[in-house]
Amino acid sequence: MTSLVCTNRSPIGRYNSSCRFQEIYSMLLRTFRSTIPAVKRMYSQIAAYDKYTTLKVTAPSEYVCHVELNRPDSLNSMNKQFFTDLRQCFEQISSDSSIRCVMLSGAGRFFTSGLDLKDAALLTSDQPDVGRKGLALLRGSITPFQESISSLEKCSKPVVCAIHSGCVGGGVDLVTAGDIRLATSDAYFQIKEIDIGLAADIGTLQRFQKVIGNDSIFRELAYTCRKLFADEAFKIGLISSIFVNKEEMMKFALETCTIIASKSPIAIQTSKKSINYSRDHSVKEGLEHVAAWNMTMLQSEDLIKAVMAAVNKEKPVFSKL
Ligand SMILES: CCC/C=C/C=C/C(=O)SCCNC(=O)CCNC(=O)[C@H](O)C(C)(C)COP(=O)(O)OP(=O)(O)OC[C@H]1O[C@@H](n2cnc3c(N)ncnc32)[C@H](O)[C@@H]1OP(=O)(O)O
Repeated sequence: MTSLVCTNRSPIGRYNSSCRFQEIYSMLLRTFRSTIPAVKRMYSQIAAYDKYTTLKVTAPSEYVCHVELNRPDSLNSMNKQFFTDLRQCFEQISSDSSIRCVMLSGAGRFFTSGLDLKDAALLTSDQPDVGRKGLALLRGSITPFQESISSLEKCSKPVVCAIHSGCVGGGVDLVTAGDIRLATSDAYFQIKEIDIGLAADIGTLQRFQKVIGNDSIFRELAYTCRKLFADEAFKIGLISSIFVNKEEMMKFALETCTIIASKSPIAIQTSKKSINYSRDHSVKEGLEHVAAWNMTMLQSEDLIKAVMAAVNKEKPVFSKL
């Protein structure tokens, strides 16, 4: 049996190579043993997200989850399954205590080409009567698709959208329901619904104008369906940063998510709730809302930990939420 105790020192006091090997081996073993529970934890939890066939969900760092739109062959177009997956996935993330921030991106050469124009099940109904047809559409597509997109906004964790190449139609609905938008310099956004003969009905017409705060540009983009390129998207406030390529953008997105994930989950989640509420209410109502929340949240251990860490110039560690 090989002894792990090294006794064969050379005459000049240095370990010989087999001894060095044993030391390195033991060190690696120790590191591996201490890391493996964290890694196992991270990946076993993410395995619960394997069921989503149109999304790929991974854990790039502690408390950060990466959701990738994953139908690259059709440029991540949105079929019925996608809308179901998206909603269930974000509802799961919202109550998953191992996740504090979400990074959203698209696999392949395009972020998303919007509604799947080849999915016949999307906007059709076999009902003969117009009233029944209408209600079937409402119940089977419009309402569930609205709820699917809104699941990003309702998700208790911030969602950082990293957009490359093109973001068309339903893609604009999707990213305007997120918290932060980043884009590559070649990216464009297109409110394309009118071009396919419909009024956008799953979020763009409600959120876009609130994001950019410029009603005239918003209406121009919606009525003309013209492409809005990254530089202009930055100028009008749709995105907060532009990157030379996807790799750089993903690096920044992960850094941003990691910073968010290191902060008090109580403070982050209450802030998201308050920001969303305040967007749709008066200042007075917003203040009342956050006051009601903070009556409880100010009593959290997170506040004491964060204050103590700031005073002692240490990094606070917050328990799961
Ligand atoms: C209640 C409903 C609420 C939702 C409403 C949402 C509405 C919308 O999203 S409106 C916008 C709909 N989308 C479009 O109009 C875009 C259609 N696609 C394109 O114009 C082009 O594909 C695009 C400019 C995005 C990219 O062109 P490119 O030449 O670079 O690629 P393609 O060869 O066209 O595409 C590659 C393969 O992907 C398929 N594909 C692309 N987009 C869609 C789509 N939206 N739906 C289904 N399939 C799509 C395309 O057919 C190619 O497939 P294949 O020929 O099999 O290789």
